[in-house]
Amino acid sequence: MFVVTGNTGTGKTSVTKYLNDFFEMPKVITHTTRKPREGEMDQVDYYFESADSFKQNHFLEQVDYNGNQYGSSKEGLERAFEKNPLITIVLDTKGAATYLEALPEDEVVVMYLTVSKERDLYQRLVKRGDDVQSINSRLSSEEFVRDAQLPAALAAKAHVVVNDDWEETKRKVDAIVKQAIQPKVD
Ligand SMILES: Nc1ncnc2c1ncn2[C@@H]1O[C@H](COP(=O)(O)OP(=O)(O)OP(=O)(O)O)[C@@H](O)[C@H]1O
Ligand SMILES: Nc1nc2c(ncn2[C@@H]2O[C@H](COP(=O)(O)O)[C@@H](O)[C@H]2O)c(=O)[nH]1
Repeated sequence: MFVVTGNTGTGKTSVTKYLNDFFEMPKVITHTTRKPREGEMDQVDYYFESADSFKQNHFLEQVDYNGNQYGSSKEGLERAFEKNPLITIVLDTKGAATYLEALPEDEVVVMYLTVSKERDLYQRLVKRGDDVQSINSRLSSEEFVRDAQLPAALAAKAHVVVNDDWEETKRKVDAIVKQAIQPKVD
């Protein structure tokens, strides 16, 4: 499982789409009570839930992020694994730490995305079409402050990918995937 984590706007969803397009890794569709952004589709980007329907799922982990609930369900994981033994999931750093702790060491690869200039994130979120109010709320949230640093729980295992230049990021991701999937020689 390729876990893609990092702060808001650092490019986690973009990297996951790349993993899907070029390595045919299905994304685990997670659940959220957040409202869809323009262009996001139910059951593709997320399972968009009400507060009540969210509770009906069988979660492996769940978090609050900037006032909304998010969670990865057993069913969501199974649907991804039905398509391919190599899968990807986008998580905040708290969720990434949970997966790293729960899964055998050789079954999980963590990529922690970051950018050199934190101020670039604002423009990236504007470019994505987020409204200014939601951007400001996100960038002043406690989750933003938390995810701006590689947490100690991930430090020993995570591949840090500085996503300043998209072409360079793709090369780094290619190298990480190839290293992870190459057969081990005893
Ligand atoms: N290297 C890059 N250079 C410039 N823009 C980028 C780069 N990588 C991604 N972006 C753009 O930045 C925006 C945010 O990217 P993305 O949605 O992948 O981030 P994210 O980490 O998934 O964010 P969130 O946690 O808020 O969902 C998108 O508009 C995306 O196209
Ligand atoms: N721990 C989990 N984190 C999740 C899950 N699904 C998404 N996320 C993370 O939440 C934030 C906000 O996402 P956004 O789509 O509103 O920008 C981001 O860090 C995601 O990676 C989940 O199931 N568990």
